[in-house]
Formats: sequence, C-alpha cells, structure tokens
Amino acid sequence: MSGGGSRRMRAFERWMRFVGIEKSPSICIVDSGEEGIWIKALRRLQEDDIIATIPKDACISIKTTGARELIEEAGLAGLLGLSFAVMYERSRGLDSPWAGYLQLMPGKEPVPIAWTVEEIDELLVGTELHKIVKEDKILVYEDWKENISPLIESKHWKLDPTFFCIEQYISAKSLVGSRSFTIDDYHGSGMVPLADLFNHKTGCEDVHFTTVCSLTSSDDENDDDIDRDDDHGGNEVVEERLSPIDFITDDESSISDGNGKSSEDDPTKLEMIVVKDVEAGAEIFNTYGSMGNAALLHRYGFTEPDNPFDIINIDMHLITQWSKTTSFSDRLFRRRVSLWRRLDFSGCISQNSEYFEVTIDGIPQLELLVLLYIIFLTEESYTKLDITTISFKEIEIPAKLILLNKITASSVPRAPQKDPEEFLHTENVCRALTNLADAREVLYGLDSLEVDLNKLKDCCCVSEKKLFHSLVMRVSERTILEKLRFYASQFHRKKKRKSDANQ
Ligand SMILES: C[S@@+](CC[C@H](N)C(=O)[O-])C[C@H]1O[C@@H](n2cnc3c(N)ncnc32)[C@H](O)[C@@H]1O
Repeated sequence: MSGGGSRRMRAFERWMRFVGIEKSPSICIVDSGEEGIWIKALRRLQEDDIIATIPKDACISIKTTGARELIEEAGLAGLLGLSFAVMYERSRGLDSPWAGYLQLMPGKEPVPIAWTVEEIDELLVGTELHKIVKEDKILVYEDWKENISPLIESKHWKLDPTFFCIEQYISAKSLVGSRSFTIDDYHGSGMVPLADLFNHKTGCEDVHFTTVCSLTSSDDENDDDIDRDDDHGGNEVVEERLSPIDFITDDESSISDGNGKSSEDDPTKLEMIVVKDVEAGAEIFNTYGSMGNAALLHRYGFTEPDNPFDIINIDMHLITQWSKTTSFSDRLFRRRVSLWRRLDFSGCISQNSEYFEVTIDGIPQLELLVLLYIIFLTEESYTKLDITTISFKEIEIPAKLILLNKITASSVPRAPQKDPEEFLHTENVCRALTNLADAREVLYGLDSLEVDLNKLKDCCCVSEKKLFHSLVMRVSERTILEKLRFYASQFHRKKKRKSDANQ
C-alpha cells in the first residue's frame, strides 16, 4: 500500500481536516503497510518552508484528554499520565475525538519492554540492553500495580479493565516513549498527530518544530502545577526520551511559509518547518537525537546499521571478575581501585552500576586505562602515588596524566612521549584490555560473530523486526570489541617495534 491511498490513511486525512491540521500539498504520507508509514516530499522543499500546522488541541495530552479530571485527581504526572490518556482514548473507541488518529497508530512499537521475557533472554543476551530491559519490565509492572490498578478497581471511574491491563499499559508506554513530543509547559508531553509520522535518520534532520508561545490555556494561573516531563509521576522507568523534533518556544517567531507568506504568531498551534532542502520524491526525515543502537532499540524499537554513535560498555563488575583470574589478591585489587578513586577518577555511573565506555572505533575510556595502569603498578610506585593523592584533587585530566606519569616514572623508565596518554599503554594494560574484551564477548553465548553476521544476512528487517534489530545491535557491539582488541594489539606491536629498534 503506498501513495497515501489506504483506507486508514484516507480516514486519517479526513480526521486531520476535521480537527484543523493543515498538511502542505508539497508532502505526502506514504503507507507502506508492514514497513510502516513515512513522509515523502512531492516537490523540492526549501529551508523555512512550513509543511504542517497542528493545533495544540488536536494533540493528546493530559490537558486535552477526556480523562483529564481522573488523571489530575489520581496525580498521574508526566509520561505516566500521558500513557494513561492514550489508554483512555483507545478505550473510548469511535467515541474518542482522536479515533481517526488512533486507528492509524500501531497497537504498540516493537520496543524490548513489549517483548516477552523469553524473547528478551534469547535476543538480548550479552548485549547492553539485557539487564536494563529485564529491570524495566519489573519496574513497569510495579508502576502499573501502584498507579493504574487501583483506578480499575475503583467503582467511581467505571474503567473497562480490558483497556487498562498491564499489556495495554506496556503498549501505551511503548507508543508514548517512541512518539510523544514536549508540546509546551501547559500541555507537557503529548501525542502530536502527523508530526509522529516522520522516521528517524541519524544526523539528518530535515524538519523542525516551532510553537509560538508556551501557554495556550485560559487557566494560565495553574501554570505552577504544570506536570513536566522530568517530573515523572509514579515510577516512570523508561528513560526520559529526547523529543523526536524540538519544539522551540519563540515569542518573536514569524516564519515565512513555503509560499513566501508569513504566518501570524499563534500560541495555539505548532508548525513544522523544513530546516534543509529536500529533493522531490525523497523521504523527509526527523532526527530523534544522536544515540547508539542500544538506545535506539530501547526507546524506539529499531537500530541503524553503521551507527556512528554506537558504544559498548565494560562494567566495573566485569573488571572485578577479571581480577580474580589474575595473580592479584582481592585485597590488592581493592586497594588499587580505592587509590584510583582517591586520585579523583571514576567511571560512568548509571543507576546502580559503574562502567567504562568503548567508542565505535574501539577506544577505551581514559579512566579505564588509568585504572588498569594503577592496578599493574609496582608496589613502590603504588606507595609513592598513595602519598601524593592530595596533588590530584581538582586538577584537569591532562595535568593529572602528567603528574601520574611523573610520579610513577622511576619504576617504569621511559623516554619523553609526544602522546600524553601513551605511557598508560603498558604491555600489561594492553593484555588486560584484550582479556576484558574476551570476557565481555563470552556474555553473548556460544554463537560467534560470524554466526551472528550470517543470521543477520538471512533475516528480514520487516517480518522479523525483533530478531533483525537485536542482531544489528549484537553485531555492532561485537565489532567494537574486535576493534578494542585491535587497539590493544596495536600499542603492543608499536612498543615491541620500538624496543626491537632500540636493541
Ligand atoms: C515516530 S514513529 C515514525 C512513523 C512510523 N514509521 C509509523 O509507521 O507510524 C517512530 C517509529 O517508527 C519506526 N522508525 C522510525 N525511524 C525508523 C528507521 N530509521 N528505521 C526503522 N524504523 C524506524 C520505529 O518503529 C519507531 O518507533
């Protein structure tokens, strides 16, 4: 099905006209059935062309939904409130003012939170998402039990349990997490029809939103009670998402539309503006932010091949496990980690875990190199460093490295180096990096990277979405591990060449 001709698309176009959504004749909504919906430029679009105007009242928000009173009384804020609003409007069927919009929306997005536990265990094992999604599942259930379940049981609201069960909550959450936008301070986040039909391309934003003034309602005095997105009510568990397209509050905005006309400031409307020229016939993309495949899959249910923002994390827990396979005693390891902390180094912290990032090029986070370097110091250098910790306080990383090199230099004699980090790449550190890459790799199970690559080749990105995108993520993570091994061996080889040359 394409060219905007499907029955559901015609119903949506009729609904848009009815609620006052204006879509430029220069764009077309294409319904590719199972492959999803996308927006096409029918003629060449130029920067600053306005391609859509959307009344804020046409959006589903906790202020516009028929469940507003219930949501406010129950104190459901932020994305939790919006998820409830979506469930509520769906439960009204054709009586919902958004029926024409909701019939076009998928039942849910294929985000991992909506997968079964078996699928999560099978498809995400070893990846950056496995643990996170399993925790999410538990938290989402608790969230529902605490906030939604009591409303179903309450006779007062007469809610049909079929539309408010945990499965429906997860579906609504998957849609809100992947398709909502921040509208303004008054509405908070909302489902914005038409705007949510643009697909994502990393680093390639064609469109942009502008809203003229941030308050739309007559009850402006309630402004202080506004539910903000970061003000998560209940136990919101899905990370705060980046808006697919920014809404910019611009009091002086007076933007010329595609026909050279100037639109009046209108605090009740949102406008979609082209930010760079788009060729006739091309898809018009939005960007949901710069993020790696794990984050894309987590929030939106898809991945991108060759995503430049991909990373892999080495967990502190994995480093502790690795230390047990070395000749270091637990005590020595703990003392070295403690010294590293006292020198004011730390990894990245998220929820309860500490980890180190490895970039798409296989370059480990500097703090990891420093930690490994300290772990392998001789007892003499360790003691010297231990008594100078105070000098490391409140100085920048480059100065810290110079100091670290200077203090530990006597135990590892070396010539002055051009690269201030080079001294960290000792043979032991490089070997440890390889061992850590191997230990991280084991988490993926028995299938090798080659097996994953072959599976990916045979997999259909439309009919086997979950398998396809989890394989893309696995392959990109494991490729980074390969690059990390190469990074480690490269330094090792360079050092060996230097020492051979000196002999
Ligand atoms: C805001 S909607 C975009 C419209 C969507 N294609 C539809 O059919 O309604 C976001 C969802 O579209 C899909 N999507 C967006 N960009 C994509 C891409 N580059 N590759 C694959 N799927 C994408 C994902 O399922 C995502 O959760």
